[in-house]
Amino acid sequence: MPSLRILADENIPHVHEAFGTLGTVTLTPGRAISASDVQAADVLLVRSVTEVNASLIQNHALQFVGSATIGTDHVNQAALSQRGIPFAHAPGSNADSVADYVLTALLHHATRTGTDLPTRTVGVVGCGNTGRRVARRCEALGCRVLRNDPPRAKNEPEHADQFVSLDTLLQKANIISLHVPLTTGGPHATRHLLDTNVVAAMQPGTWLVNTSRGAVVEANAVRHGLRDGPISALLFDVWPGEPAPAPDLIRDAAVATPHIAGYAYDGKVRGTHMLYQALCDVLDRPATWQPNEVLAAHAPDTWHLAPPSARWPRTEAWHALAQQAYTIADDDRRMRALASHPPEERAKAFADLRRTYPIRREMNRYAVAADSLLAEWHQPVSAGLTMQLTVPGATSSHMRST
Ligand SMILES: NC(=O)c1ccc[n+]([C@@H]2O[C@H](COP(=O)([O-])OP(=O)(O)OC[C@H]3O[C@@H](n4cnc5c(N)ncnc54)[C@H](O)[C@@H]3O)[C@@H](O)[C@H]2O)c1
Ligand SMILES: O=C(O)[C@H](O)[C@H](O)COP(=O)(O)O
Repeated sequence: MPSLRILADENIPHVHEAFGTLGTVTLTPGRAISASDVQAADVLLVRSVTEVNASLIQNHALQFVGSATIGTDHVNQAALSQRGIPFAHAPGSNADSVADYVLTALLHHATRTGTDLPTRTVGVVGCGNTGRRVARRCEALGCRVLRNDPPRAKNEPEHADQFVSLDTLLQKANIISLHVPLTTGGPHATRHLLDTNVVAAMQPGTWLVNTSRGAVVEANAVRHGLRDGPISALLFDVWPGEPAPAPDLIRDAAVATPHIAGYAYDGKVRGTHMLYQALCDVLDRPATWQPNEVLAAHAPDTWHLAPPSARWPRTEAWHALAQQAYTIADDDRRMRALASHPPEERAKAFADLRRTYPIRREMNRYAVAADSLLAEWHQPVSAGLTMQLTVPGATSSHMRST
């Protein structure tokens, strides 16, 4: 079999190790991939910043397109199927990473504002791979959770009573977390789902969390909702106008990060592996590359975190624990610096923050030494933050305090 010419976004981790046995891998910045680059490729591997449309894929040799992402709004799948080009993406790959992010962002903001998180009602809009994890974790921490997902409510009548309408969610929730795909057509289109009317129907003091796509919210609606309306905090990882988000939104957000909610190393590597397996299936070749080695190289399987004092209020204690695994304040600080840049520099700085993102591990990689923990911590820590508890006395010599 002739060697494949594989063109890949330079930000797909371990692409050489995974795909090198299948062909010659060329790396390139995702935003710069052009039709003439694709002309010289048999396989195209992208991330969310490459618009895969009919003009990009004019090349008749193209045998496979893969996106190492959950979202697919950057890919014209109809154009690919018209041309008979197989497409794969990575559903669920970084869903745990996003759920870790949302819980950490909520605990961070709750701690800063002196809010006891379990007193809040969380409305989860979109309950697929990511939203359902966020919902379960918030429930485990003691929050009341309302789920909204009209496509699932319709397609899964046996579960319809688990879901509420968007109107009901808006009437009852005081935290809203968005987990929908960006779609522009059909009965459940999500582009500008949060427009002026929806924002006006929110409860006073609502925290709005967006880790889905920037265009799911209408920028002016949330801007006015924050200044003169019911929104009291924006916790934004994705932004209208990426890669150059508006400086006022960055400054006014309570948590601001550069589209990295899904960037835990485990999730990114899982994305590479899922594309590799999909290409091997298309080529009918055995999949020989396993990510275990690269995952092990970057950290011991489980890190042990010191528990904070059990006398602390619960939200602060959970926050102290969560931020030992993921210090969201560091991402927030780096992102905030972008607000003073002119648009072109801001876009470059945004891309650079993403390209050089430090290694972060999913929370399920961490264990909490239980020696001094109260029993009541067990459920929230293990189910809410997905950290394991270790047996008393068994781990104290491995304790790692960060
Ligand atoms: N910030 C990040 O780093 C990051 C990481 C991963 C995913 N994402 C984004 O999050 C999105 C969701 O991810 P996922 O893994 O949960 O996807 P998913 O496909 O598993 O779930 C999406 C859910 O949204 C529901 N939905 C669709 N339209 C809706 C509507 N109008 N109202 C309510 N629900 C609706 C679907 O029925 C589905 O259950 C992705 O499409 C992607 O754009 C962002
Ligand atoms: O859809 C996804 O999986 C995420 O939004 C993904 O983490 C985006 O990262 P990017 O592809 O832009 O590097």
